[in-house]
Amino acid sequence: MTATAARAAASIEGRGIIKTFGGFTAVDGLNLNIRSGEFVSLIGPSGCGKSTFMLMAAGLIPVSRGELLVDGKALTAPLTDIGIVFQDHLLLEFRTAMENVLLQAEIRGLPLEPARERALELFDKLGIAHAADRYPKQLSGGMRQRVSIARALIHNPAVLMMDEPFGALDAITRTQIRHDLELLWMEQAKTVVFITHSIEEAIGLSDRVLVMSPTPGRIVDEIAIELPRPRPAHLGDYPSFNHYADRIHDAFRRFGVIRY
Ligand SMILES: Nc1ncnc2c1ncn2[C@@H]1O[C@H](COP(=O)(O)OP(=O)(O)OP(=O)(O)O)[C@@H](O)[C@H]1O
Repeated sequence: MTATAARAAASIEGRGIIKTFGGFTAVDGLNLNIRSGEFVSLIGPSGCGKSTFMLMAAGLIPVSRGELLVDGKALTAPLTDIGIVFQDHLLLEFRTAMENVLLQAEIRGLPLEPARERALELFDKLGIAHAADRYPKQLSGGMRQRVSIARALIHNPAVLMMDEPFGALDAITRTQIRHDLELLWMEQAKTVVFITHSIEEAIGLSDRVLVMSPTPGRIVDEIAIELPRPRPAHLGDYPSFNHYADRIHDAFRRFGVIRY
């Protein structure tokens, strides 16, 4: 695959997905339909199977039962038209920010000059153009995550999966990086699967929030977020923000995840 051959986005459909590890059921009958170009968050208590779902949807681990379809085709191998960002930046300490991003292009056999140009463009949009030649230890946590995002997008993938990407960042950095990611997504229109524990982050970023039950994970509510974009730093400016947040809290109360 080359960067230019990548599609703009892809749909992801899960039908009755069950995942067991030995005798333990981690995910129990997940049905979902993520539209091409949609930004969808999965929110749920720790251990409910969010990361497990993401790994299955990326084709990195098999489903035990059920079916995953990407653009209507059964997923039988790791998805290559994808970028993934984890909570840990996973940058190589001995490569600069630019070299870390270009590694993805090198591994994929993409021409390096266009990749470097695209990396510079992504760095610029992510506010780290000045840091391209710095090593990870010379970057703040937020900057490292911005480099990880650039690395995930350098090959222009159809799907971006993010597993608690901002979980280790402070609240102020999180608010800004959320906005920068939203602008990038609005411009590039990729399908995004975003895993978070943050109700504010889920509502602030998503077209749709899927709320999961405690283990074994199932989807127990699905909330379409109809707020204009780009969304403000202070989401409470919108009365409907509280309505959405209440709905998520209610779901967690029903399952005893929140008890007050
Ligand atoms: N390879 C594995 N072998 C055995 N159990 C596993 C394995 N991977 C995940 N699990 C279990 O499956 C359940 C779901 O894990 P998962 O990491 O998907 O949850 P999560 O919702 O992403 O949690 P968190 O929010 O804490 O990251 C957990 O109980 C976990 O211990």
